[in-house]
Order: sequence, then C-alpha cells, then structure tokens
Amino acid sequence: MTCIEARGLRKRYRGKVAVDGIDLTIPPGRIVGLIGPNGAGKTTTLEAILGLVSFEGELKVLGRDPWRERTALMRDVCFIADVAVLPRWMRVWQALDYVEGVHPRFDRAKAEGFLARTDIGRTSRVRELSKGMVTQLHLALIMAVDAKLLVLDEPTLGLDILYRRDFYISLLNDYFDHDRTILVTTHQVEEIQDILTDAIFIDRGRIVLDGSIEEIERRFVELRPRLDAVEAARALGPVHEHLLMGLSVMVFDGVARERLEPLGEIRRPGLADLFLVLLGKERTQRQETER
Ligand SMILES: Nc1ncnc2c1ncn2[C@@H]1O[C@H](COP(=O)(O)OP(=O)(O)OP(=O)(O)O)[C@@H](O)[C@H]1O
Repeated sequence: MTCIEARGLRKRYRGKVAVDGIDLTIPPGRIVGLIGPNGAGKTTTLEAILGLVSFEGELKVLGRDPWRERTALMRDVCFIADVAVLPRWMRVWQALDYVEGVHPRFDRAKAEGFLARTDIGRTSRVRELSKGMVTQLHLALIMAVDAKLLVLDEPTLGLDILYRRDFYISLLNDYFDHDRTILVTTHQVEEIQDILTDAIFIDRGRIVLDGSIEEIERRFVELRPRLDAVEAARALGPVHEHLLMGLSVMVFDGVARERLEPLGEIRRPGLADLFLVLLGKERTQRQETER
C-alpha cells in the first residue's frame, strides 16, 4: 500500500494559498526530505497529512483520509512538530510512564536507551531542561514508538551539532527499516542529504522537484570546466552558472555525463545548491508568466 498519496492537495488560509495543488506518491520504506524556504508550505503539507488541517483535493495516508479518520490513523503515525511542547511540570520518568500508558507500541527500553546518550536525568522536570534537552526528550519518546509513518518537522531545531549528527545516525540505524516511512523537513539540508532516499523541493506551495536521490543524481551534474572548455560547456546549456574564485561552476539538467566529463571536473551537486538553482529558475519562469 502507498504510504502517502495526494492529488491536487490545496490549502487556503483566508484567501492566501499555502499549498497550491500538489501531487505526491510516497511508497513505504522511504526517507523523504521535504525541502523549501520559509513559508513554502512544508508545515501545512505535513499538517494535512497528519489530519490537523482540512484541505481541498485528494489525500490518503496509509489508506485513510487523515481529516476524517485521524484517530485511527494516529495508531500508525508518530510526529514531532517544529515546536516541541511537553508539560513543564512533568518529570522525565512521568513522561515515559505517560507514553507507555497511552501508546501500545511504545518500547520503553528503547526510549531509555536514547535518553542514556543525553545528560537528561530521570527525575528532572521538563521546566528544568534546556530547549535542546526538551527536544532530545521528545525525540526519545517518539522514536521509541513503533509507527509506520514518522513525520518530523524541523526535528533538530535548537540541538547542538553533535546531537544532530547522532540523531540522524540513530534515525537510520535504530529506527528505519524497510517498512517504515520517514517524512522530514529541515533547513539544514546538508545534514540530511546522505540519509534521504527521496527529496521533494517545494516553493510557494508548489512542487519544484520530486524524485529519488538516484534519479536526481543521474539528472543533475555539476561541472567545473577547464578554462579552455568554458565556451564548449556553455554551448551544452547549463541551467545555472556562477563563479567560484574566478572559475566557472555550471549545473546541467539531463546532459549525459560522457559529454561533460571531457570538459572538466564533474561533481554531484549538493541538494542545497540544487535547490537554490531550481528555485531561482522556477521563480524567474513564474515572473515571466505573470508579466
Ligand atoms: N494558521 C495559518 N493561518 C494563516 N496563514 C497560515 C497559517 N499557517 C500557515 N500559513 C501561511 O501559509 C504559508 C505556508 O506556511 P507553512 O508554515 O506551511 O510554511 P513552511 O514551509 O513550513 O515555512 P517555515 O520553513 O518557515 O516553517 C505561509 O505563507 C504562512 O503564512
């Protein structure tokens, strides 16, 4: 069964379009990055998937309509919103007790294992923890639930670089298996690009690119042409060109590597760079259409 299927998904807030008719097909066993600038519609898309906002269009998550069947859906879905909120008076062990009590698929030993890698004491109250520690606690609770879909909205906001790395490694090693799907948004694209199987670029409520990392890597190539090959490379129609310390860097879309290799050094463009390139292109095209 497809994990998430959307056709013409649209969300308007009092006349303002936040999500503008997007189509998605996410099978099980993928780690999908939803990447976009501020206000692109990422959180709104996740909220529709989680049944937290109503929407227009068709949307099925694990075969259910999230808005109408939210309660049933939540047995198989876990999520972390970009603002982690836990009751401030609660002690850490009480939070563990609570989730154990309400969630039949919570593995307490696993949560304790995640917490053991932090400085969070079992008897501390949430209000005594730093912002990053509250997030760590929240992640430990959520990652110990056996769910089919895990939705993470900026999960590492406020976490230090060591813990962020540790988090993504354990997401891959301890959480992910080939039946689960993880949908994650972050502005720190470089940190997640190596764990993703797929990327969806979104800008102003529309999808700019959607594909597996292998497809994206096959399609886009970065070339640093030799000085004597710059004109020949330009003739192949790069979708982007910029200068780096006086030398040209070009990105090609759908040009065979064999044609580029003789012209200079070939690289895999980073997702963040690619995003900037495609975003610039899309915005220029839209401005031209609007004119
Ligand atoms: N509850 C709301 N009421 C009105 N407008 C909203 C609401 N939530 C979001 N929006 C608008 O919808 C658009 C998309 O917002 P959304 O939060 O989905 O973006 P985002 O991609 O998650 O951004 P960020 O990276 O900044 O978190 C924005 O223009 C935002 O102002």
